[in-house]
Amino acid sequence: MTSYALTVAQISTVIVGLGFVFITRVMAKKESAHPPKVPSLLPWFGSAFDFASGPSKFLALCHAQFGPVFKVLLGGRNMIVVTTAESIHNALFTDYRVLTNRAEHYDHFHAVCGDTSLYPAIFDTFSHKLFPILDRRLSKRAVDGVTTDFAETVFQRLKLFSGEERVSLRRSLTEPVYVAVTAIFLGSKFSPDSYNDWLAFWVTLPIRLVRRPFWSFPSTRARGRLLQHITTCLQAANPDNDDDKLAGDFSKVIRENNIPFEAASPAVLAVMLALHTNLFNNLFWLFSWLMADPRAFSSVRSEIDKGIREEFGNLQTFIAEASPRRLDSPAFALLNSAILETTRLTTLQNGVRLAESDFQLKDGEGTVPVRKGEYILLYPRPAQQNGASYPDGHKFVLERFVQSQYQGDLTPTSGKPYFAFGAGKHVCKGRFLAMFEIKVLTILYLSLFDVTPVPLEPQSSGWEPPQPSPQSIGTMHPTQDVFVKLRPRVTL
Ligand code: HEM
Repeated sequence: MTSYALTVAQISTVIVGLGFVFITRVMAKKESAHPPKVPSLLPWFGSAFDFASGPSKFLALCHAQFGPVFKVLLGGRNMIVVTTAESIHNALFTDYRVLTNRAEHYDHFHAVCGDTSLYPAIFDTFSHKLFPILDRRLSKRAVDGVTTDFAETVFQRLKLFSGEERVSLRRSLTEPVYVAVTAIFLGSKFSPDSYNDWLAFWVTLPIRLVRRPFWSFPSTRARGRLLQHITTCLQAANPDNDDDKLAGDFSKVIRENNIPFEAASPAVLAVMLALHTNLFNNLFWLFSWLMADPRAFSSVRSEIDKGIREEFGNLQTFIAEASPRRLDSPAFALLNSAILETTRLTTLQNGVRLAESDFQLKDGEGTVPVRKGEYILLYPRPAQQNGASYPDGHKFVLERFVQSQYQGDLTPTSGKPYFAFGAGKHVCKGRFLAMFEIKVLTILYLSLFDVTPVPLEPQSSGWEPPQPSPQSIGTMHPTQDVFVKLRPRVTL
């Protein structure tokens, strides 16, 4: 009897035990099934090598295989990749104390200077004291106040390329803008000669960001000279001097917080990355796609010629009076659409957030469980090219963002999946400045020159833009430069 009772007890225990294992397994499976996890054999590294060798290709493959939300291990970080408009929007508007962008800024800082020991103090000063200055000075209302000499400087630099048989498209687009806009940030001591160092440093950025260990020695030396130059500019900047504009404000905050200028300069270089990187890539692709489509090219140029005539009278007045407010006009609606369309297509990934506590991220009817310590990678490319929102979503369609009634340069994107400038608390601080920079450069370039691409090899059919680099991160980088012939249209 006792042995019979024991057997029943033992069997019951085994059944309960098996039931428990079964339930916990099912629950664990349920938990890990959403979001699905990208398998990898390597502990800690996970898929880091695949990601580093081609971030966009890797994410596109995972998206096709695992769907709109998936989890991937990248060098010790558990990343939840979100791709739908709703999940990206909800992540961007989640309380910034729950989802912080601290890790992203850290990555940029690390890409600029490997030594991150001073990072926490610098991060707090930059994000709580310097970014609010950018918010204020570059807001839609105030940005006119920092751009007074911008068009004149761009014009003077562009003139230097006139009549050349074979000009680098990248240099002719970005050098004038680099000089004009960096002067706003670094003030009266800024030297235009720093462009070559900037370029040498900038081309290594994608591999620095994915922490590939070997980058070229010239780029490291260029970075050293840039940091030295930034330090000199900040030390000399005077908030009471009109020419020092933002540099004066920056310098004052850095002094007040007892940060040595040498220690602050890498963080300022990181802000310069935000200032130039996406802008330069967008300028390059805007011109490449316009040159590949002669109809689009001549429509934009006709609008520019007419806009200058009707809004400013002539090019000289445009150069003297162009301001963000005046260029946000229906007279340049097609150019505005071309810029928005370019930013829509060039966006790859735009932002990483770190979860400071467990929470549920809403996505459609369901939610994505996010644990403290996990990261969210925002990958809006699939949503920004989705045919349901954007017919022919992979193509450059010049008129896509022309509205029947013009309501302001960024409004045509509202209500559509469009995150090219981010959103929420960390929305791009330079978005109004960026729109103005691209407009001024394009208006002047197309007013001053007839532009003809010079093919590297004789081609039988029409001209094709280069391929985007597989290493691109953030926005599409080109694999190679393009060369153009610039014939003056007006007497310079
Ligand atoms: C076409 C040009 C540009 C594009 C496409 C672009 C895009 C973006 C995006 C997507 C973000 C948000 C990243 C995130 O959510 O983590 C961002 C942030 C930022 N952008 Fe831009 N940007 C451009 C130009 C500029 C310019 C001209 C400035 C000049 C100051 C600038 C300054 C910043 C800063 C400081 C942030 C960080 C904001 C924060 O963390 O709170 N950007 N940008």
